[in-house]
Amino acid sequence: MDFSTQPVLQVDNATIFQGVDPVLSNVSFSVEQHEFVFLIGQTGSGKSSLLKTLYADLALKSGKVDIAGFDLTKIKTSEIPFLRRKLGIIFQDFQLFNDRTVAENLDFVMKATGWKDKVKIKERMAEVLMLVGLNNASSKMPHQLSGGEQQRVVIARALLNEPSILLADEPTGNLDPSVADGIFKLFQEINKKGTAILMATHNHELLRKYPYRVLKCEDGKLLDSQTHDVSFGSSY
Ligand SMILES: Nc1ncnc2c1ncn2[C@@H]1O[C@H](COP(=O)(O)OP(=O)(O)OP(=O)(O)O)[C@@H](O)[C@H]1O
Repeated sequence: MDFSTQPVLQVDNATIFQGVDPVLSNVSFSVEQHEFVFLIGQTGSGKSSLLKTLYADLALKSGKVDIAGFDLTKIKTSEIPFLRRKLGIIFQDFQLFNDRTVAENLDFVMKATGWKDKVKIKERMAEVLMLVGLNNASSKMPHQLSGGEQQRVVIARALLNEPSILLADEPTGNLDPSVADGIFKLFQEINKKGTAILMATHNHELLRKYPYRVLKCEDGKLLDSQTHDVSFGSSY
């Protein structure tokens, strides 16, 4: 079997819950390895809840999800760290340790995810910082970096373990438009190198400018621009 043709994410008839309340029902879609997909919808429509279910922060109680080779209906709590190693997870808030340098922030994640060889750690760190355009930032503290640079460090951190898919929840939400544009372009470069991207956004400008596939949370359902006429001209 050729695994490269398998979707990196396959959701079949899932219900997304917050506690006992269903937020989205009958959710079915898949994402291929090469795809860039926007996730949109009005505030409170379920974007974050869907992403949280995909990285097993919210339990999958109904339906089926296969992501990065993990079946979320069967995943054990002890396996969740291994799942997250195969996902890059990026939020609006940068969530760096502010009392540690960039290198120490990356080193923390690498040690926590099983990296031991000091030379390899150093090499991979340099690689991901180069990828995000921050070659000289390793000894800096987060507060010595701009918001856009901090988000680049977060992206570098998410790339450390070569994830098959990046899940990004409003990654440009806290940034000036021009800085946000640079971050978005970085996501595009990462995607072109073969990492799938599912990005929740409220940014109308991005949707107008880049005609990627759109998934839209609306009235408790998930609409897919591949199969539905998804409007994003008005409020979402
Ligand atoms: N921790 C929580 N506990 C209970 N209900 C929650 C929790 N977080 C979100 N909800 C509810 O789940 C629903 C979906 O919220 P969610 O955060 O997924 O929406 P969203 O589309 O990501 O919104 P936004 O664009 O504002 O980030 C909302 O009704 C919200 O009130």
